Amino acid sequence: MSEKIRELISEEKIDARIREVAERISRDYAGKKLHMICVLKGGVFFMCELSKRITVPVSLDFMSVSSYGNEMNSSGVVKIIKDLDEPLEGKDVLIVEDIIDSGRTLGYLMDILEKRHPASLKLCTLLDKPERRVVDIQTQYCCFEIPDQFVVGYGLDYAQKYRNLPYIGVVDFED
Ligand SMILES: O=P(O)(O)OC[C@H]1O[C@H](OP(=O)(O)OP(=O)(O)O)[C@H](O)[C@@H]1O
Ligand code: HPA
Ligand SMILES: [Mg+2]
Repeated sequence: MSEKIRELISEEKIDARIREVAERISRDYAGKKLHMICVLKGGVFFMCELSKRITVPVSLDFMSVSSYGNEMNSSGVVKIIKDLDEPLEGKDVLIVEDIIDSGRTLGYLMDILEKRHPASLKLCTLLDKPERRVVDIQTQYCCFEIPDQFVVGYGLDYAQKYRNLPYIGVVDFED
């Protein structure tokens, strides 16, 4: 089986929307410092573009978790592959994700991170697929809601491919 990628959200639309969300975040955190946590690997492109457009002082940290492996459905078991370098205590923390699908990854992550006593803990996602939700997740900042389709690009992969596409595309499978 081979696959074709069909554009769903263009690079220009993503760029414009990230600017809007970054402006909102900059207003909401005015007078504060923001500690941004990127959920690797998928969140890395979004983290870079978003953080460049935020105007309050920012620090960055990275955490790597995996639940999908090379599959199209979450295994339900979330594994920490790399933990944060810095403690969260007293910090205003913003988690940056590429997509919320079942919600299992963030459900697990938010539980762990809340126990580290940040001053505040919020979530910013590039994409949200609400139809697929299994675990309830409160999102403060979301760029795009999408239908129940498997997407790639802008950090998102299918079997580790297509992360570097500058747009979001839907995977169509062909024989
Ligand atoms: O809401 P969920 O159903 O849990 O799915 C969302 C998560 O799945 C993907 O990560 P993945 O585990 O594939 O690792 P990756 O970011 O390294 O691709 C994606 O980047 C999210 O982190
Ligand atoms: O639609 C998706 N695409 C890529 N990775 C994902 N992880 C959860 N949902 C997706
Ligand atoms: Mg991920």
